[in-house]
Amino acid sequence: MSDTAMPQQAYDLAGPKDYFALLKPRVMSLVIFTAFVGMALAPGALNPVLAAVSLLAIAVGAGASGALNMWWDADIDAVMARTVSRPIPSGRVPRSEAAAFGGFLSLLSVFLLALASNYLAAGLLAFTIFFYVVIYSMWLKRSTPQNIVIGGAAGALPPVVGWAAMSGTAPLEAWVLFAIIFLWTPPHFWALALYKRGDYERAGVPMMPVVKGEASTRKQIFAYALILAASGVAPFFIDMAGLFYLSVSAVLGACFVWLSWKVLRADEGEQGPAKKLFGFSILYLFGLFAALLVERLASFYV
Ligand code: HEM
Ligand SMILES: CC(C)=CCC/C(C)=C/CC/C(C)=C/COP(=O)(O)OP(=O)(O)O
Repeated sequence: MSDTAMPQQAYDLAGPKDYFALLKPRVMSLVIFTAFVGMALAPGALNPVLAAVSLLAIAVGAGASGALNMWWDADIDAVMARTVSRPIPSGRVPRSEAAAFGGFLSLLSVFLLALASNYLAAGLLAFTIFFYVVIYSMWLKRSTPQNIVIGGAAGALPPVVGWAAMSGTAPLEAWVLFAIIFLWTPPHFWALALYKRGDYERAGVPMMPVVKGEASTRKQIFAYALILAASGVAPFFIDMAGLFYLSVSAVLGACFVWLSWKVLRADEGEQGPAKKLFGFSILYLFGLFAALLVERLASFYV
């Protein structure tokens, strides 16, 4: 998208809060938490200061990718009610500055991670940023209703990055965490897309409910919920987690399937069940990763 496509603005009101908003702090806080859990579960002992710097680098990289996404998607954000007051469409930050800010922080985060941990982690971080910005934002988002299924790989990689930062490896266990987030992303996002469908229609973004309709989206949400609930308990069966995790993940998985069932059974246009599922999806992912973390911390004391 070119700068000329955006309305001319008087860019004199930008403050630190606007640059912070470019980092998508609310979404990225959970992303950073999953990376932290990946670090906590990995074997190996990285110096605590280097571990803290590594987590900071991942956080900066995640935020930077959000800024680059907002730079590229400024035209879409300007027509969606949910995003119209973001720093670029509201005219507080020029697009070129958001690009420079996101680009600079991306490079900084990858170099910082290479210095603090290892090249595998830095390479994975660079790939994650590339995947979200180039593969998802610049390509898939505007071209296919499978955009967030494939693009979801970017959001699923942070625990693998964290694991690699701590241990220099990316074994099966790290990829199980990846798989859980990967399978979680479609029901997480499509629940929201069901009640924000008008936004995406106006913006011409081919999200699933826009292209295939509500009924098909609801069925797909339910199918993903079943596979997600099954994969959510997988860490127990590969000896990565214990009975506490098994209980938490089984309960959370059952709730996820129940709420997705309500979405499936909802009437055309009924938004309540989808709103509940979207809210719960965040609690689900947080709860699952928190349970893994609690078990890991408890293992130091028991
Ligand atoms: C391609 C993948 C994803 C897509 C398309 C997506 C999409 C969205 C959208 C559109 C929102 C609403 C944001 C807003 O209100 O402005 C949202 C909220 C949220 N997402 Fe995702 N998401 C994805 C992956 C993730 C991942 C991987 C995580 C964390 C691990 C995550 C965590 C959250 C959280 C915590 C919120 C709530 C933010 C708030 O309360 O403002 N999302 N997501
Ligand atoms: C370490 C690292 C680089 C992490 C990145 C993780 C990542 C890719 C998270 C994606 C989450 C997200 C904000 C998706 C929004 O999709 P959207 O851009 O279509 O949503 P929008 O309409 O709110 O902009």
